[in-house]
Amino acid sequence: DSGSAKTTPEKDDLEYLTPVSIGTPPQVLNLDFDSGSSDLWVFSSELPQSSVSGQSLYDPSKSSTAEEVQGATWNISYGDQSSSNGIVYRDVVNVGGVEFKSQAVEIATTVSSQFTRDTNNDGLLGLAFSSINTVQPQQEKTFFDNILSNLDAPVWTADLKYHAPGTYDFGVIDKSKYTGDITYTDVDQSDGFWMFDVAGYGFGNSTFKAAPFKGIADTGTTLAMIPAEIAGAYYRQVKGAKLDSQQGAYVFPCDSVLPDFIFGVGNARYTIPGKFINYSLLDESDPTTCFGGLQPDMGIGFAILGDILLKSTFVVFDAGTESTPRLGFAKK
Ligand SMILES: CC[C@H](C)[C@H](NC(=O)[C@H](C)NC(=O)[C@@H](CCSC)NC[C@@H](N)Cc1ccccc1)C(=O)O
Repeated sequence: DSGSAKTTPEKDDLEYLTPVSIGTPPQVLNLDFDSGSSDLWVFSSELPQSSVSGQSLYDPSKSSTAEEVQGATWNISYGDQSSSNGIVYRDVVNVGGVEFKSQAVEIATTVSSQFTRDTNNDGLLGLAFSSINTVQPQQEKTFFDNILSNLDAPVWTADLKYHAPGTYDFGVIDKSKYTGDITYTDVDQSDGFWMFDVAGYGFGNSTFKAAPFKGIADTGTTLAMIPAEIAGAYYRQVKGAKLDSQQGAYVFPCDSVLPDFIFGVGNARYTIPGKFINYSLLDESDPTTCFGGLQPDMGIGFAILGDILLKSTFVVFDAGTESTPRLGFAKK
């Protein structure tokens, strides 16, 4: 079994949304595939109308294959202080042609305001490790874990693009989507994330520094949150850049030329083009001040390598067979 689903960026590549069919007859919702969490949850008919602003809703009562998981609940919080919770159904879920007949579909009865405001995002499809799924009393598996034994290869891949649609593939590594070799690196799944060692970094006219740091590959995070001293050194190369204390983030004049950022995986080196790092306006009302795609991590002990970094490469999330899970990176 293998499949491919097109994923489309919201404005400024804030998130990438992918159509997912749930139930019988299929109800199609656009979900944020998130390798930084492990719950598949959706906006639902059980939400108060005040929490919904244009999102598509999954209604289990309209699906002949939906079955409630009696007594099961879920409750998740995210790094940006957003959250959601609710109850659990099992139903048929189809992503890009790959189907699992009894996937736990966590329906929201409460969502925080960030999700209500995110009008095109109908929910999340978690692709981190099932060990951090929040369903109680009986933890549920991610879609990837459920389909793994049926896949031609134990992998899913992310080909995210700058201001353009890309694809998430399951069970296949599509050679047409990358160039050169894939460099693999071991994953430490003990926190439930796709955590790996970044071998080092470089930018502008400074040479590559082999100063390794840990990070998680997080398709559900927009920016790349890197160690504060590295972010500081990078923005010192940008005339007029400053740390906006209110935002806790680096901003700079929109006409700044931003250096490319090089990161290492093993012996390989990958480039995030400076134009990706000139992320967006800080505020629609001020066309002169822009917001950086590289920002300091919140000192949680590891970097969060989100879409700004991931979209510059082709990424293989490999569950491994007998070996440990690993991440593969390739140029494209
Ligand atoms: C505050 C909560 C902390 C961060 C922690 N939660 C997590 O780590 C959760 C699973 N993952 C996340 O909060 C982050 C990774 C943070 S590293 C600790 N990834 C998922 C996030 N991008 C999903 C998202 C997508 C769109 C809008 C908002 C949020 C916990 O439950 O303890």
